[in-house]
Amino acid sequence: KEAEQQQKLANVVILATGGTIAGAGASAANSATYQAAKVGIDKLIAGVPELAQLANVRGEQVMQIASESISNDDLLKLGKRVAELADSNDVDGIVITHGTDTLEETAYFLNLVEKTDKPIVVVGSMRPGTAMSADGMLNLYNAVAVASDKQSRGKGVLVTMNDEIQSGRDVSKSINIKTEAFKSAWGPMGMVVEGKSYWFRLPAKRHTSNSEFDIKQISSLPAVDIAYGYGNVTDTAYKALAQNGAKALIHAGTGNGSVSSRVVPALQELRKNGVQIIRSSHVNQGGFVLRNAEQPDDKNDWVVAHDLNPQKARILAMVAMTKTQDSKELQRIFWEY
Ligand SMILES: NC(=O)C[C@H](N)C(=O)O
Repeated sequence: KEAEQQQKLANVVILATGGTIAGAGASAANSATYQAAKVGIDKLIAGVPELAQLANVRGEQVMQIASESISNDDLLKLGKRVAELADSNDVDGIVITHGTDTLEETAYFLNLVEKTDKPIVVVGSMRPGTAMSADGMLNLYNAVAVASDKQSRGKGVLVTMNDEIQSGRDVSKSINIKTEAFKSAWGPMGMVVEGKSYWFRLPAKRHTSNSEFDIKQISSLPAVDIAYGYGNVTDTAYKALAQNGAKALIHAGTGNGSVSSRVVPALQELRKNGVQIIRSSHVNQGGFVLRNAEQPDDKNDWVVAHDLNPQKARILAMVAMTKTQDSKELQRIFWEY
């Protein structure tokens, strides 16, 4: 009977990378003061025995770090392992436990480069497991529920936090002190309640199986850096980043990706020297940069990131530049993904 039950359940692999969901604090009152990336995946799984009712779950520790320290090499390593698992016949879904600080970047990266329809769900927590009202257990339970659900197939990389199912492309950490931390300007795709998913919308942008990018063909990512726009800004950071080897600069601009008159000449010069200039907006949860508004992008040969925030624009620029150095192609990619 037990074997029959196991056969019916989906096979879900949990890839653990660290973060607060694997964190531990000194006391139950420590919801914000703790060390991330302390608890191993086997212990995390053992802490939620209810997972066994949702799926045949096994875990793998891919790395054990706080997500603010994730490097491009880590992204590639994780992406390649996800692809191997997605290719194997005995895996139906993949969950990635991750720190929340760069969770949105990893989720978007995987959304661009994994050629599969199998559910890939990235999940974290805002409080360590040792804290009162820790959110990791339920977030993980929800992630496994969504990863084992056939309805989740073909919807791109998903994020389950605070009972919501979010698109890995759109979602962003919007507050760092509440469990209701992950928001998308365009709303969640669904809800997960008591292990069951309820869907409301689909992503309109290209992703996973329908993407032109494939992790198996990517062995390194080009240097792309971000510089911030603010009152009284100078061009120092932009020039320094380019001098240090950046192939593209993401301008984390004010408003509609606007650029200070003190910075414009440096960016025009850098573009002439081959550096791609990508205008994004640091407006929280609603940056929306339009081409040739605020700046003459056609004349400057710059690219706009549209609704992608600076950190997501960096991910897309890196992935796109593994294939093209042409600014028009880059702009096409920024509209499509
Ligand atoms: N809530 C978290 O996971 C934050 C932590 N600094 C991390 O990203 O690893």
